[in-house]
Amino acid sequence: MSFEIIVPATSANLGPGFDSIGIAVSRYLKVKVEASTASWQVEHQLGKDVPTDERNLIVKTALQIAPAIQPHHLIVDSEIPLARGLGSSSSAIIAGIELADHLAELNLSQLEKLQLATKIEGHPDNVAPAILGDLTVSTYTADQQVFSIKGHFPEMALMAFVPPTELLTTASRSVLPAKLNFSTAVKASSIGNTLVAALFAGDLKQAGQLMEQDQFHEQYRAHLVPHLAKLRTLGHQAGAIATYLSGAGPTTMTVIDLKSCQRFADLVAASGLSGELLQLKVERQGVVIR
Ligand SMILES: Nc1ncnc2c1ncn2[C@@H]1O[C@H](COP(=O)(O)OP(=O)(O)OP(=O)(O)O)[C@@H](O)[C@H]1O
Ligand SMILES: N[C@@H](CCO)C(=O)O
Repeated sequence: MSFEIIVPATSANLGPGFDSIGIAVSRYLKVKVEASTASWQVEHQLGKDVPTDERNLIVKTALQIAPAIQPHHLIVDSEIPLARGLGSSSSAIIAGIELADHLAELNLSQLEKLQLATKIEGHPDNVAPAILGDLTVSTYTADQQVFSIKGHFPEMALMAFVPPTELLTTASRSVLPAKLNFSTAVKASSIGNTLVAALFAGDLKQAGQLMEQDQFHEQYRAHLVPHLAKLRTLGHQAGAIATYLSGAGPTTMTVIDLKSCQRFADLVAASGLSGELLQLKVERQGVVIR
């Protein structure tokens, strides 16, 4: 009996919410699970570097959780660009967990799925909104407990600027400092804490100002994503509330009123920056099986 798994893309960090805050957005990974086969067959248009057999991240994840499941023919349709900071690998991991859960009839709870996904990914800021939907604020404690709170992100347009070049999460994390001094850590976390409070209070103005005051990662990654500063300036010119580095990049995300999207798009087009501008919105629900 075939079924389909639909997982939203996600945008993580929102500036100072590094490895903690994330939102689900309106692009999707869809996995149609067709007939059982002698060996795993993964049909996709993601390019030659993404495997079509049991090495594919979706299947690898499923077999990690339920090694005895029968191989199937999977038809993957993804509109989430790879290695661009929109949670493509997280979406694949979650699709794998759902595949294992369904085929092995594990009846995993949402928290069990979140624990499994976070353990595989290493941080909850993409997998939590992909599972729960909307805005999530999460932490992954030293004893590998995941805590995640779902909130309502304000009704705004999200303009994702997607450069043509990949930036692997591993490469983007390799330039981050191993430690921060105490006073910097206190300042950086207070900005993140206040951002969360502003988001939950619906105070868009202060939330936007705080999204642009990250002290954990953006400054260290600036040389990898030189377009971030330019897009932030263009966002201000168009009346956006904030522009931040989406996940590990290179995509940037501009939070803006729907009525100002065209103005922003015109400024980006005139800037000569090369990349695709996607107009997205928050996806209020997480992964769906149908
Ligand atoms: N839909 C997918 N199906 C199978 N494998 C995937 C998929 N998306 C990502 N991957 C695997 O994850 C690798 C990229 O992981 P990485 O975290 O660097 O990028 P990403 O997850 O696409 O970007 P980000 O997490 O920053 O949004 C790809 O090279 C591929 O092996
Ligand atoms: N918080 C992670 C997100 C990765 O998608 C990072 O910035 O490296």
